[in-house]
Amino acid sequence: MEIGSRRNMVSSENSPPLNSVTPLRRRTANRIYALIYASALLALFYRHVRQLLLLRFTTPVPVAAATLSLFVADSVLAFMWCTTQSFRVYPIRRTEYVENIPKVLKEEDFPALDVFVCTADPYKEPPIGVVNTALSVLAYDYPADKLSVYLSDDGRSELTLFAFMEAAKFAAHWLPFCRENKVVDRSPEDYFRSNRSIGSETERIKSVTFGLQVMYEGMKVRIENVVAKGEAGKEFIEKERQALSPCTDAVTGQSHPPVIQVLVDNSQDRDIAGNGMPNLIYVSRGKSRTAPNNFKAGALNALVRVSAVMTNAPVVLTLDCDMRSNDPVTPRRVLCYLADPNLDQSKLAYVQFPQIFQGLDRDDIYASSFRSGFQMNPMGMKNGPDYFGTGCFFRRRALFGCPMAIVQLEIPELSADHVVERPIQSRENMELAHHVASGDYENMTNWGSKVGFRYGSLVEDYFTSYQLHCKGWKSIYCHPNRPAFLGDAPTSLIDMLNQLKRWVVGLHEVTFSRYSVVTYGFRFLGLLMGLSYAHYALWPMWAIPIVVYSVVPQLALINALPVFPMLSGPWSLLYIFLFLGAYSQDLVEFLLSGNGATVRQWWNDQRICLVRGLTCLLIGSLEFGLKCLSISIGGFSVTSKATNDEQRKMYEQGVFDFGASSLMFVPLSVAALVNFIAFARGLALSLAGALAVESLALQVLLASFGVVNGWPLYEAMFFRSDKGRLPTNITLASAFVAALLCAAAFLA
Ligand SMILES: O=c1ccn([C@@H]2O[C@H](COP(=O)(O)OP(=O)(O)O[C@H]3O[C@H](CO)[C@@H](O)[C@H](O)[C@H]3O)[C@@H](O)[C@H]2O)c(=O)[nH]1
Ligand SMILES: [Mn+2]
Repeated sequence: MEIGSRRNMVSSENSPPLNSVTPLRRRTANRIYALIYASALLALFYRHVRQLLLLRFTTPVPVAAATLSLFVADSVLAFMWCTTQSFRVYPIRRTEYVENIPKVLKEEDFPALDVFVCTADPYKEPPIGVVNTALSVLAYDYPADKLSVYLSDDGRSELTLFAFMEAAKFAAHWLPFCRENKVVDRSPEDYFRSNRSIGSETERIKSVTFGLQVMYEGMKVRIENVVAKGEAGKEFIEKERQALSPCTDAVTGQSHPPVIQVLVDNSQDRDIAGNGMPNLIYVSRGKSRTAPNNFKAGALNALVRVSAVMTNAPVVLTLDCDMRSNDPVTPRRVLCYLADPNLDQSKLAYVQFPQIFQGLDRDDIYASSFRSGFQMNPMGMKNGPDYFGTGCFFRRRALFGCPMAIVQLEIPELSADHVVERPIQSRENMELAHHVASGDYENMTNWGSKVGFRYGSLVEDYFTSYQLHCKGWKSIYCHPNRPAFLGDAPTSLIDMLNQLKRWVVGLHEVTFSRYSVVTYGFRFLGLLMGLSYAHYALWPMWAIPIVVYSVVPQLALINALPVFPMLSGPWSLLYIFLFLGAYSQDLVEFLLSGNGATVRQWWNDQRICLVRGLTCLLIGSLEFGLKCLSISIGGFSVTSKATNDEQRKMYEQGVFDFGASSLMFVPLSVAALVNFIAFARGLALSLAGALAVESLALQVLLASFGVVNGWPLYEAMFFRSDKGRLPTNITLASAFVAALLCAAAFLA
C-alpha cells in the first residue's frame, strides 16, 4: 500500500489536522545575537590580521608560534560558530494530534510496520536487555497482523536465540496483559521495576500481575544462567542448535550461512487470550570471507531484504538493542506524518525520534545525553534531522533511490511495491530469505552504495541520512513530551570515549571520501543543510582550538609572554564578550531544551566537551590517519551495555572513572597539569608586579578555568586510591611530558 495515497484517506480538505508546526520564539533573538556576535568575530580577525602582519623572520619563535596557533584556533572556532548558526535561524517545534488519526485513516488501512532490532555480542549486550527491547515493540498499540519484529544477531549466538525463544513464549502472556491493563511501560523490566499505583488495582489484577512477574523473573534467571554458562545446554532444542552449528567450525565468525527462525508466526500463533500476535523473526545474516560484513549497516541491509521477502512493510523502524519503547502509541504518532495528506509525502524519507537515555546520574557527569546533537540542533535543521541510528521510522521506499527515480533491484521480490502473498514460512519464502541474507549476496550489487543503508563509514547513520538529504529527501524530527524511546548510555568514561572515537573515525571516513561535505555536500544540500552536516562532519576539528587553548596561552604564561590584550584596554572586553557570550548562549539553549536540564548538567557538558577535544577527537583523528596508511584496521567495537556493580556505584555517586590504562588519558592529564603549573606561575608573577597583572590577567583567568575543569583529574592522579584513580603509569607519563613542556616554555 502506498502510505499517504488519497485512496485510503478520508478527503483531505475537511479532515482534522494530524500535526502542526510552531516556530520557536527564540529565533528572532538568535538572529539578532548572531549579528552582534558576527561583528565581534570580525573585530577579532581584524586584530589577528594586524598581529600576523607584525610577524618577521626575526620574531622570536615563541611569539610567532603563539600568534599563529591562536589564529588557527580562532579560525576553527569561528567556522564552528558559523555552522552552529544553521540550527539557530529557524528552530521549530512540532506537535502531533494522535487522537485525530481515526478520523483520517481506518485501522485496516494502517500501513504495515517492520521493526529491526540489532544486536552483535551477547556479553556486551546482555540478551535479557535485547529481549526487553523486542517485547516493548511487540507490545505496540498497533494491529498485530501489521507488525513484525526482526532481530538481527551479528553475534550468531545460541545465547541470544535461546533468549528469544523464551521471549516468544513470554510474549503470549505479556501482550494481552499490556492491552487489557493499558500498560504504558511495555518493556517488562521497566514495568516491574517502576512504582505502579498498586493500590488502585483490583485483587484479580494484582494476582495476575504477580503471576506474570514471577514468570518474567523466571525467564530472566534462565536467560542469565545460560549466558553465565556460555551455552544454552539441555534447555535448548536440538533443532535450533543444529541450525547454528555451522558457525562452530568457524568460531572466528568469518564465514557461515545465514540462520533465520520464525519464532512467532502471525498466521498461526495466538496469545493466551486467543488474539493474533505480531511476527517475531530471528535473523543471523550469513558472512563470507571474501565479502566485507559492513557492520551494522550490513546487518540492517540484510534485514531490509529478509523482511522484504517475508512481510515487506512500507514502514521500517530501526532500533539498537538497548533502545526500548517507552510509549505504545508511537507508531500511530508516526502516522500523523506518514499519513498526513497535507505533507509532501513523495519526499518524506523518515521520522526520527530523539535518543533519550535512562539510568543517567542526576548531574550527567559524562554528558552522555548529548543534548546538542539529539535534542537541541535537530529542531533547527532546515530539511529535517540527520538519522541517529535508532528510533527512526523509515519509508522503505526511501532506501531505494531518489524521490523521483527508483534504483532497480536484482530481484523483484525486494522492491518496495512488491506484495507478499505467500505465507512467511512457506518453503519458497524461506529459501529466498536465506538467499538474500547470505554473506556474498551483495557482491556486484548497489547495496550500500545506492541502495539501503550506506557503507564506508563507521557512522552509517550519519552517512545514510547525509546521502538521502543530498538526493532530495526530507525528514521530520518528532519529540513528544513523553519520550518515545529510552536507551542506555555508557556509564564508564573509557566506554564513552571509545564510542566517540569510533564516531570520529567514521566522520573522517566521510570527510575524506568523494562524498565530503566540503566538495559534495554543499552542492546538493544548499547552504543551511550543508552547514548543519558540516557541523557534524568537522566535529573532530574541535580538537584544534581545544588543544591550543589548553596549552598555548598557559605555556606563554609560564614564559611571562602576553598573548591576549591588556586587561584595561578595549580589546580585552572583546575577548571576554566572545568567551562569555558563547558560553551563556550555550547555557540558555541547554536549559531551554527541557527534560529536566540543570545548570550542573550544563557545567558537566561543557567540561566533557573539553575532555573530548583532548582525548577521543585527538586520538580518533590520529587513528584515522594510521588507518589511511593501512597501519591499523579498527572495526566497529560495540559499546558495552553491561556494567559491573563497582562501576555503577562510582557513576551513581558522580565520581569520574579513570581506571583504564588508555593512551587517551595522557593528553588530558598533560593539559590539566600544565594549567595547574601555569596558574601557579601566573599568581607568582602577579604578586611580583603590577604590569604582569595587566598584561597576563586574561591568561591567568584562562588557566584558572583550566584548573577548575581539571579538578577531577588532580584527584584521580594524586588523591584517590579506589579503582577509578588514574593508573600510575599514565600519571607518570603525563607528569613527565607536562614537566618537559613547562621547562621548555620557561627556558624559551
Ligand atoms: O557489527 C555490528 C556492530 C554493531 N551492531 C549493532 O549496532 C548497534 C549500535 O552499536 P553500539 O555499540 O551501541 O554503538 P553506539 O555508538 O552506542 O551507537 C550510536 O552510533 C552508531 C554508529 O556508530 C549507530 O549505529 C547507533 O545507532 C548509535 O546509537 C547495536 O545495537 C549493535 O548491536 C551490529 O548489529 N553489528
Ligand atoms: Mn548504543
